[in-house]
Order: sequence, then structure tokens, then C-alpha cells
Amino acid sequence: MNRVSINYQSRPVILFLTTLAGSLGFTAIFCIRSLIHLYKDYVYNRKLNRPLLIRQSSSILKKSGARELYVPKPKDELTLKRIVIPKPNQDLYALDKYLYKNFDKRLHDTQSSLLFSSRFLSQIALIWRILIPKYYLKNTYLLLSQCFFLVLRTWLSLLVAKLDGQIVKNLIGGNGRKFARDLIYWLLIAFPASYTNAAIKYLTNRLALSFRANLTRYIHDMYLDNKMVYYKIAFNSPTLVNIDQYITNDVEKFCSSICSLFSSMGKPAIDLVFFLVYLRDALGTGAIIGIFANYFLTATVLKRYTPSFGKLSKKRTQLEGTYYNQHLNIITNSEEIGFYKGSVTERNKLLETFDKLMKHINKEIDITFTYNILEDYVLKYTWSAWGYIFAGLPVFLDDFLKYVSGEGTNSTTAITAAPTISTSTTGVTNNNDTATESRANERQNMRQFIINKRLLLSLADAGSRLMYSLKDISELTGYTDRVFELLTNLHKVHSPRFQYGANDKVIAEEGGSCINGTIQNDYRRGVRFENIPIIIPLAQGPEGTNLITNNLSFQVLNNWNLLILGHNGCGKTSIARIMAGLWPLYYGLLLKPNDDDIYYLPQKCYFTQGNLREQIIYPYSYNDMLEMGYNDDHLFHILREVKLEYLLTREGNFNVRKDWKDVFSGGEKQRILIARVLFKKPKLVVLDELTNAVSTDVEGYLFELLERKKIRYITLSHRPLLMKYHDLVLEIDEVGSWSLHDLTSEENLQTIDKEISEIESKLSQVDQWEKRKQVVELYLDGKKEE
Ligand SMILES: Nc1ncnc2c1ncn2[C@@H]1O[C@H](COP(=O)(O)OP(=O)(O)OP(=O)(O)O)[C@@H](O)[C@H]1O
Repeated sequence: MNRVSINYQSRPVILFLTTLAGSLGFTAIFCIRSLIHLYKDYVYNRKLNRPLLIRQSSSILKKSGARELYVPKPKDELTLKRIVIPKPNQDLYALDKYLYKNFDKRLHDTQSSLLFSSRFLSQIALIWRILIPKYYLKNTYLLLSQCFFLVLRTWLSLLVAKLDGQIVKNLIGGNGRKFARDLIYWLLIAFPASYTNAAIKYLTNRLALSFRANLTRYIHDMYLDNKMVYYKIAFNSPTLVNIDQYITNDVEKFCSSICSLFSSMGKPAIDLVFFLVYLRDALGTGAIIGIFANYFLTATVLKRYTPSFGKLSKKRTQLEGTYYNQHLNIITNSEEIGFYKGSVTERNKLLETFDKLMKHINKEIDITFTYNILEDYVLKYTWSAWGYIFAGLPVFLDDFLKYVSGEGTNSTTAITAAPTISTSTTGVTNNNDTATESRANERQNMRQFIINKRLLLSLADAGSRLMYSLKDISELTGYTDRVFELLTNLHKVHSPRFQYGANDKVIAEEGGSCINGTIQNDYRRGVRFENIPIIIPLAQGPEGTNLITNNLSFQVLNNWNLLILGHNGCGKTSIARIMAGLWPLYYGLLLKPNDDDIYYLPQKCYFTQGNLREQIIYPYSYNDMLEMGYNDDHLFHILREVKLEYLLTREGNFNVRKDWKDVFSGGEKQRILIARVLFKKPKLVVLDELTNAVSTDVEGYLFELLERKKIRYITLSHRPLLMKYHDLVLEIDEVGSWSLHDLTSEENLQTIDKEISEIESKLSQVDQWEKRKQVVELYLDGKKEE
């Protein structure tokens, strides 16, 4: 029996061997890289002589403005991995701001500098700068590799199509040896083909992840820097209510959508070009024109009837966000809702939102159903029919020409009966030359038919995939719109000239900016307000609600403690908001110490997600604490000073992680906040109703503690009883006027003592009245029963 001869220089063999060598090479590189990383981590962690000790940041890092994080490894908590976060490029944001500003205006401007007149493409072009900031970075390599594999895949499909034709020809011709050889080639070529397919998917996922990392880092850098965009954005963009969803969900969807679109469109586009070039030789230009005419016709029809999936998906994401946030709200406020017995109201609200979401998704499903019928009918079946027609054309035409010239037989029989005739006559010797020639022709025709059919079906498939991507493009438009909206708003708020939602009319009236106050930091003598209005930053700008008369002017010297006294809603916290830079200073002059020297303790106690230690040192990290030269003993000492040392016994150690806002009692929360002050040791601390949950004696003790530590304080409160711990009092009355009293003067002290005793006696009277009222009510109830 004849042996199967394999040509070792044939394409399938070479391709198989190259892929094998390539994958082995890549595996080796990855292994070496992982080993190097493992070794580096090992050396670094060996240097640590204590668990979780964090090395001081290197001076190079500090100079470049980069930060380093140490993350415990998932498998081994004590082994740390060092992650360096590069310094945010502020120049880039300043430059980009102008590109996002007035985008819509520039889009409609014919002289515009935008590259495309299409809104979607212009948006993509701007975002692309974030996805691929430099052309020699990782993302470019990923993209280029993806292109390479896409081309390779198409070329392999061509080879596979030819091999397919070859196998069928051998089968018909009864050539067992060649049939076996081609089958081996088929199995060999299957390896690079599957490898290529997997590589395309792998690269798509890697690229999407890398795009997401770039975009998220860009957003985080603007969202969470000292300009406090996370707070201010609420004043600018009421539409951006669920900004968390924009950052987490939409960015992710945008990145995977754009990457999968790249491969889902790139692949068929390359296929189309390759196959068309090949088919032009086999079928002729006429057929190619016919195929194209078909494409354009269907593309027009489909485009006309494609619903706006972009808008639909945008609305869905928005509704999902609202629904998700309502759940989050229930989790955060479960205790309060429990006390109010508010479950029914909350459930009704949830149901309402969920109902809206369901209605929308139902609408989407209905619209998609009708579209899918049209899409499938046109793309799957009509195009395949065209494929068959064009694949059959050369055969029919050939036979037809032969028939006309009087040489040929019935073409249909020749084609359709070919396999049966050929297989049944295998091995039969026929000496008739014409018959042999005719059979050879039949086999050749069959081979050509198989190749053409395969290519045309692939072509139809490529074309239909391109058309299917119309839907993907439409969806991508929705995600792009949302990501672009997020970026535009972030840039607007991040700008140093952010106008806090003031409308254009107000800005124009004020001559470009309605925020004209001056803030001078590093004032060493204390805090000074000069003619400052306290205004809620809304669309009306400085003409909006003025909480306190326009000219708040006072000075607190370094050795004084100030009490700002006033009824609820008079604007006490708003004064602190202006000092902290949360609200704008519309007019006037504010002189204050550096931000590092002031610490604000807001009314609502905030506890970060983390361990007990992180609650005390907030907003510093453990790394910062070690760099400052402190350790856990110091924290224990602080806890003792605020009379919370029992916490350590109760919780076990500083590394315990809990949901602290639920664990601490009201008074404990406020004392933890004082512990934060003792840790930070600022020159000045602003306390907003800080001690209203602790007993009077603890309150006195805490103020004395601050006094002892020489930390000056500005207290915001509505309780006149606190006057005894302060030197100055700024009193705000019902109509928004203010007055300043020096509590240190003898005269004032006497008045205050008098006022306090009056208040105390009034309080005791109130108690007595309450008691009397109860007695009378009981008496009256008794009478009624009688
Ligand atoms: N973002 C905002 N938008 C609109 N109005 C606001 C905003 N923030 C605060 N206000 C309003 O400004 C007023 C002053 O608020 P502020 O928090 O300064 O009062 P307060 O004197 O500290 O009151 P309390 O003693 O109750 O804490 C309130 O009427 C409040 O409703």
C-alpha cells in the first residue's frame, strides 16, 4: 500500500510549526517574567522585619509626585505587592478642558476644528486621546497585535477554503492517499486557526481592560483631587445624579463595547476585502458588482429600520442606576427606616422604580423582536441565497457556453449528479478520452464550486456580521454619550473658574465670573472675615439666597476660641463650608491658616470602610502614619485621652474591620472624631455640633482637652450653654443679622453668667411645666372615667 507523503514545506506544516514555536516562546517569556516578579516580591518582603510594615516612600517617588500603595496579596495577607500610581498630569486636564468646553457649539460651527461632523465620531475622537494617550504604549501594541491576528485569521480562512475544496475533489476522484494527506493538513492548520481565534478574543478582553484602566484613572484623578469635584458636581449637574453608575458601569460597558466592536467590525471588514479580491478572479467583476449592490441595498434597508438602540440602552442604564441607588439607600439607612417602620413606603418606592425599569426593558424586547425578524431574514437567508447563485454562476455559465457551442452536456445533471456518478464509477477503467476529460472537468468544477461556495458564504457571513454591528454601533453611541457627558461635566467642575451652576445670564452680568471673593491662605494671626456674604450656590449666583447679611466681618486671633451661635438653618455650617472651600466666596476677603493647619469635623460623623486604626487616623493611611513616626501605642494613648481605651479591649485589636457607623454609639462616634483631631494636631479645628451626643461632663472634658493640647477651636452650635468654653461668640439671629461678643471682658462675663443662669432656670421651669402638665392630664383622664 502506498504511503501518505507529507510535504514538510507546505503551508499547513509551516504554519503549525511556527504557531507551536511561537506559543512555546511566549509561555517561556511569561514564565520568566513571573519568576522575576516573584523574586522581586520575595526580596522586598524579606526586607520587612515585621508583618505589614511598610517601607518609606522613596525620595524619587516623592519628587515625581507619584504615590505608592501596598496591597496584601490575596493568598497571603502578609506578603505585600507594591503598586506605583503615577502623578496626575494636571497640564493634560487643563488642556483637555478646552476640547470639551463648547463641544456642541463647535460641532455645529462649520469652521470648527473638530475632525468629524458626526457627533458620535467627534466624541470618540476626544475619548480616544485618553484610551491611547501615547502611541508607543501597551494599548497600541495590543491594538496592532489584534490587527495582525485579524488579517491572519482571514488568510487562514482562505487556506481552509482551498483545502476544503481539495478534500472534496479528492473524495470525488477517489484518491485515498491525497485525501488522507489533506486530512492531516486540515488537522495541522486547525491549530493555528484555533490559536488565532482565541488570540483575537484574548486581545479584545485585554484591550478593553486596559482602556478601562486608562479611562477610570483619568476620571478618578479629576473626581478625587483637592478641587473636591465629588462634592461640587452636585451643584452643576442635576442630571448626573447617579455619578457612581457612570464611573463604574458605563465606563466598563463603553470600553468592552468599543473593543468588541473593533473586532466584530474589523474581522468582517478584512474578510470582505480578502474574499472579494479572491472571488473577483474566480467569478469576475460583474458578480462582485452584484454582491456589492446587494450589500448596499440591504444596508440601506436595515439602517432605515434600525431602532435607536443607543437611546434605549442609555435610558435603561439610567433606570438601572436609580433602582440600584434606592437599594443602596435602604442598606445605608436600614436602622433609621427600621425605627420609622418605613418598610412599606420604601417598598412602594422600589416597586415604582422597578416597574418603570421593567416597562422599559419590555419595550426594548418588543422592538428588538421585530427588528430581529427583518435582520435574520435579510442577513441570514437572502444573503446565503445570493451566495449560492454567485457560486453556481461560473459552473452554469461554463456549461451554458459549452452547450451553445455544441460541446457540452446538460449542465444541471453534470453538477447535481456529479458526486453520485463519480463515486459510483470509482475504480472502473474507462478508455474513452472524452469521458475521462469530462470527469476531470466535473471534479474541477466541483472543487471550484466548493471553494466559491465556502468563500461566498463566509462573505455573506462577514457582510451580515458587519450589518449586525449596526446594532452594536447604535448601542455604543449610547454609552459614548454617557461617558462623554461625564467627562464634560468633570472638566467643567474641575476648572478653577467653576461657577457652581450659576446660569449663563448671571455669569454674563458679572462679566465672565460671578465668584469675585479673595481667599488668602497662610494667615498666621488666626481667621479673618471681611464683608463676606453667606450665599447658597445655586443658579442665581450671588443674587441667590443670602443666609446672613452681606457683610460678615470678624477676626479670631490665634489664642481665641470662637462660638458661632444661631438657630437651625441660619447658616452656621455654611460659614464652615466657605472656609473649607466647598462653597464659593462670591465677594469679600477671607484670611485663614493653611488647609493643613485646619481640621473640620462635620455634623454627620463619617466612618471610612476599613479597620479600627483607619477610623482614628482618617484621612491618613497607615503608610502615612508610619512615615509620621507614629505607631499603634500612640493611637492607644489617644484613645485613652478621649476615654475610649475600652474599645481596644472590646474589639480586640486595631486591625479589626467592621461597619463602624453601626458599631459605635452616638457619643462614641463624637469621641472618635476628637481622637482624629488629637492624631492630626491641627492649629485650628472647626467643630460642627460635635458634642451634642455626649454628656455635659464629657463635653466639658473634651473642650478642656483641646485647650490643654493648645488646639484652637471654632464651634458651631445652637446651644448657648457652650459659651463657657469660648472667648468669642458670633450670634446670628432670626433675620440673618449677626453680632460679635467678647466673652473675656468682665462685663460680658457677668452678662453671660446671668444669661446662663436664666437659661438654666427656664430649663428647670420647663421640666416643672412638663411634670405639672402630666399630673393635670392624669387627673383629667381620671375624671372622665368617673
Ligand atoms: N446644597 C444646598 N442647596 C440648597 N440649600 C442648601 C444647601 N445646603 C444648605 N442649604 C440651606 O442653607 C441653609 C443653611 O444651612 P446650614 O447647614 O448652614 O444651617 P445651620 O445653621 O448649620 O443649621 P443647623 O444648626 O441645623 O445645622 C438651610 O436652610 C439649608 O436648607
